[in-house]
Amino acid sequence: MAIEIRGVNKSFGEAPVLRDVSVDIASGSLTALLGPSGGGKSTLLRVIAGLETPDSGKVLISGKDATLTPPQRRGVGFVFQHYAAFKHLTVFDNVAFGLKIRKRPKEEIRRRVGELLELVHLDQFAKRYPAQLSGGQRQRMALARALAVDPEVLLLDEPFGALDAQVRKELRAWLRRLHDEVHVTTVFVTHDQEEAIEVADSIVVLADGAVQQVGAPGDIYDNPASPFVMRFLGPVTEIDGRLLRPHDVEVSAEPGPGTTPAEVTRVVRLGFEVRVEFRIRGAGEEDVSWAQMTREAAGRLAVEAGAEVHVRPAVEAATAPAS
Ligand SMILES: Nc1ncnc2c1ncn2[C@@H]1O[C@H](COP(=O)(O)OP(=O)(O)OP(=O)(O)O)[C@@H](O)[C@H]1O
Repeated sequence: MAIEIRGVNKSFGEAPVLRDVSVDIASGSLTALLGPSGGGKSTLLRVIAGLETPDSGKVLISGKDATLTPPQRRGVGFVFQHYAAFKHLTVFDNVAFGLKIRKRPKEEIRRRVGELLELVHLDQFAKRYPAQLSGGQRQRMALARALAVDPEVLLLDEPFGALDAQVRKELRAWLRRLHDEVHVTTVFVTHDQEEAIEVADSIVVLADGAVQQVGAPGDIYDNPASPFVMRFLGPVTEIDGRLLRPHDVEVSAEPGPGTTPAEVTRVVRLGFEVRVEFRIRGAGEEDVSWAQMTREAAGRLAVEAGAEVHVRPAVEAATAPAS
């Protein structure tokens, strides 16, 4: 189910929270709404769900104007960061809930819930109660419950936000695999750029209530539309007033075309990665830039703190003005 958001504006009181937001979400895609806290991500997701009505603009679902359609008639499944499970119902009955209120036949419910629990790897836990599950298992149950009624669109608001880093990582990979199996159009909110890059087909960067850039993860990372997007998507450093990715900084012992002399201030070895920190000649004490390189490249360069080096952006490097 494709989703089109057309010129949506939304304010709470005087404060504009969404400003002329237009986004196309392709049918069957896995899209991340990425941006800093307060940027309007949850509000946009709630507008898609029908839990908020825009002040102006439209939401089209599958080409039809759904702006005023109530949430229960939009065919959306919703999962929140803190999923409110029914504590007194088993995992099976939690997942079956939506089917039961739709009065589906018992046999169909048994089969469908069985399939879903298998899909989210909870088939062993059907008889447990939510309190007997880990946080990650509870979120998987929430996803199974949202999928039970065959939504055409799945909306996830920081679904793994409350979990610890290791479990988050596992669930990311799992969400990607699940999506590859089920192909339901999915939109998830995250403020974590690594999560968006790793999981999504398409990223919508939202800040200050406005769309900053839309594209495939690699595209946005390599061709950021603004210094803001560049900084938000990954590490940046500065050479001669330009921002660039630290892995796009070339460091050599000898001067060459377009190089700038610099002094190495520190070399940090982080296993496979080595960070070479340097100060451009003539720059202030605090103005330290850095290059990221492999252990092999650092070995060939063989420099330590105090050495003079010559730096320049790699030929293919994406750069943006620093201010
Ligand atoms: N119901 C509401 N009433 C008043 N203000 C609201 C309401 N919902 C959201 N806001 C405000 O709208 C702005 C955007 O909120 P929103 O939750 O959409 O941002 P977000 O990007 O999802 O942020 P976060 O990552 O912190 O959840 C915030 O300043 C928030 O305080």
